[in-house]
Amino acid sequence: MTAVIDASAVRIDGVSRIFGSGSHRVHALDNVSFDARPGEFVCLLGASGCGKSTLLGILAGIDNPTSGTVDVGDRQVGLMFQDSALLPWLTAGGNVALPMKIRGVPRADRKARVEQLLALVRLAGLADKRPHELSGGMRQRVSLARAFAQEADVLCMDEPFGALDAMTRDLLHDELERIWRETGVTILFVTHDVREAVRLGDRVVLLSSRPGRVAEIFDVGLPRPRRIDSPDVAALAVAITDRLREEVVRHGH
Ligand SMILES: Nc1ncnc2c1ncn2[C@@H]1O[C@H](COP(=O)(O)OP(=O)(O)OP(=O)(O)O)[C@@H](O)[C@H]1O
Repeated sequence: MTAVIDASAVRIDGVSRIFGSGSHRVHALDNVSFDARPGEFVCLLGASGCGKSTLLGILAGIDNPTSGTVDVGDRQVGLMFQDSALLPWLTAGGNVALPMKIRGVPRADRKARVEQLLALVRLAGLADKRPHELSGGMRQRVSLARAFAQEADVLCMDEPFGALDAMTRDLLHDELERIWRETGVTILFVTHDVREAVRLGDRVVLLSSRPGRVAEIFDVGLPRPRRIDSPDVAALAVAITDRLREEVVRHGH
């Protein structure tokens, strides 16, 4: 693996992924290239099936590209999913501690860090609650704390707020933006919600469907903090939606 140059935390270069063969062959990604600077918030936007999850899997090292390269240097890559995926038999604190336990962090250090992380997502004092005792939004906050417990330099988030109501999602956007600024982590955030992408991203990478290709990269350039319902966010979201629609029409799905 070649080292990434300092200007990039993540470099994706000509990545293609083909699943299966013969009549079962699926061309999921085709020659996808873009990069993310250290501390950048990049949103990946595209219609269903454009290969967003495949790309995150490759970035996280769960899957390999058929061709092309992904270079994160010696950076740690963490993952967070749409479903909070908390282990129901563990407390909120136990779930947050899990990535640290796996890394071999001593018990006393884990406990202090869990408290810190739960405070970061505004769940201080709730470490002993079990997932079923928490609301959907609170579970997703625990999941967010667990994602940060991975101490990743690059965090890949796969539609993390997709299943939440608009109000909870709005609050979590604020939380995520605050934590992102405080930690300086590089974020790759998958969504199919155009406004969410514009609300959060420094840049929005628009992917076309089957095979997934980079259709266009938008610099958001709006001052932060942003509101999802602000006229600026709405105007850029309309322009990106028009572009996305062109892609969907062009490819027939
Ligand atoms: N392991 C696999 N074997 C075969 N085909 C796969 C596999 N994983 C993904 N695919 C196919 O690759 C394409 C891209 O899938 P992927 O899940 O990456 O898309 P996505 O953009 O994340 O979709 P969604 O927004 O619906 O979650 C789809 O056609 C999917 O069926």
